[in-house]
Amino acid sequence: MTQNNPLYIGLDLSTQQLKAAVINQNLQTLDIAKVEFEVDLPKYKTKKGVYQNGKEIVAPVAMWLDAIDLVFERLSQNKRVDMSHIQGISGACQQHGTVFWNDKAANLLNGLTQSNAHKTSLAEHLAESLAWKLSPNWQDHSTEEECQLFEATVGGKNQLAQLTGSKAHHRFSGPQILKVKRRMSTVYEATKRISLVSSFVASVLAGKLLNIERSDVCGMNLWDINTQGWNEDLLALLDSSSDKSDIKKKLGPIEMVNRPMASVSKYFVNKYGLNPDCRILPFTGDNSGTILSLPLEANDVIVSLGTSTTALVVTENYAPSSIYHIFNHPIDPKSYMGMLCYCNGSLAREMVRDQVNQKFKISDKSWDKFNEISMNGVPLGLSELENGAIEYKLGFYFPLGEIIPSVSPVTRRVVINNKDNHTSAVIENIKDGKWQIPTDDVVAILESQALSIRMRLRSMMTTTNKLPQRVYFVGGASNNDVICKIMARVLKPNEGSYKLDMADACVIGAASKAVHGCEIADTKDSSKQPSWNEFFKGRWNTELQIVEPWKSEDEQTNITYQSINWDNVLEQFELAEAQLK
Ligand SMILES: Nc1ncnc2c1ncn2[C@@H]1O[C@H](COP(=O)(O)OP(=O)(O)O)[C@@H](O)[C@H]1O
Ligand SMILES: O=C(CO)[C@@H](O)[C@H](O)COP(=O)(O)O
Repeated sequence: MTQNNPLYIGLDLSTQQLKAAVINQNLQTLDIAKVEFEVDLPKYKTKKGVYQNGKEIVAPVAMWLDAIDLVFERLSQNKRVDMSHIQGISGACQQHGTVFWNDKAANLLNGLTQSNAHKTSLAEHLAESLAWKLSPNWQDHSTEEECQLFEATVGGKNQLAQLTGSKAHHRFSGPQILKVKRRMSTVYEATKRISLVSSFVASVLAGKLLNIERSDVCGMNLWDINTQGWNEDLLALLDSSSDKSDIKKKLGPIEMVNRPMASVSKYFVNKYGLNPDCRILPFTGDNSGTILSLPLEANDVIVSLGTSTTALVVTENYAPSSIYHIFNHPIDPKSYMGMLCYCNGSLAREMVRDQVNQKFKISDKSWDKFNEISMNGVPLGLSELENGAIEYKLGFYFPLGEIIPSVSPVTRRVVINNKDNHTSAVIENIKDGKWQIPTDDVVAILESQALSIRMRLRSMMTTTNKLPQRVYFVGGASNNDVICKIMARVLKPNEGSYKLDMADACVIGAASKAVHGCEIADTKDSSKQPSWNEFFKGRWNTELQIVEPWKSEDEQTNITYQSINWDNVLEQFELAEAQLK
């Protein structure tokens, strides 16, 4: 397809919302539309996009279908772009979640390619296509038994990490699928095909079942990254037959190249004015999409402050460990994505914000008071006692069970009393008086989230001081300069922390993936096809596209931060964290 003004869509279906961005070939954003599940689709009665029942956390699949309709309706009603110029669509979706299709799914999806399909909604049309109306969410913690089976099968967590890039995690698709097989056998028996959230959205757009993609498959604990194939021993947990044909059919083949997989279905052509030649490219995970939003160098770190907090690096070195994740890079076959993922990110910060607002009788959800307290707060709540000892505060705020460290819901406040900065500190649980709740929690939550990242990033950095070269903040909470600033002071105390001058990195990464995939397909001479790094040349201007708004630091705070013995603080942080259950 040739177009004078080719445009591309990126979609980001994350925990709390679906976003769509339209960009041009130069990666300039022309329009963004959003659907917030709790607000825009109240009939599903989700809280922050999910249903929670103890350790089980799920989302309704029909809500996502309604969100897809609504986001396209909003884009087409905005009239900021000509929808018929859209040449390619890719996406990046919350990771690990699975959609269980039944034997009617292929036909019902195919029905979307009929010219009259648009007369109904996606949710109505596909209502009978699901073996289970819910999808496990990445915040779920209910698969402890299944995780143990996964690790035992290959000889332990380190072995599983060596093979699949991660130790067993509650949220990973393999343990979640095994849970469905063991505890919901009727659903499993009715399941013909299993999509990840990413391949589910791609399939709906194409009107046919599309494959899981090379990076998102690494969030399943089933894919052997060394051989780039399914691990037969792990598949055997799901299918005891000698050829594992049932589970292999359910999972389908894996899409290893970023190239068009199908054309958009007639449903979107007739209803929203898309061009029938518009191509659907492989959809990836939201973190994998985020690393596609800018050119990254070794030791650059993206800190994504979405519902989850993640720290992301790109490396050519496959050095798996049970303390972090390694995924295939979504485009570059020579690279990998390293990741830390925290469950208690934005929602834990919102909890502290709400407690602060309640104390100060502020009825709305404003961040103003939280920000004011952060700005006036003393780093680490440091104070010098009369006997020369130094006291400082560390807090752990996990209203949901945490991934790193793997603990049940807990809030813990500790004061470190550190004579002469010596490591033999006394760690006390907080008693009344030393800790002002909730005001002292404000700096403590931001610093402790950043300390945990700094501590764990060390094993992924190759710089001599084990600090990142640059830190880029992205995701919802990166709109808040104060949050970025406090976290930046811990992660990169001198300089070199930035935020992207773009609304939503993940959705832009997804849209950029669409541009790249279409260009590769349209460049017949393979020697002229741009590698992922070459792709950014001429389309990315660091001076313009990243900003460092927190540079003008108050001098006194700066001095305090730089004089902190961080190794000592990290040591105490690690000790305090190890005491969490
Ligand atoms: N100005 C702000 N200050 C602090 N947090 C914010 C601000 N704006 C958005 N957020 C946080 O961003 C989160 C949503 O992040 P986002 O990346 O959009 O979500 P998702 O993970 O669903 O993609 C919200 O839960 C909210 O707490
Ligand atoms: O579980 C992970 C990554 O392993 C999460 O990062 C999810 O992918 C959800 O992301 P957001 O909704 O926070 O973007």
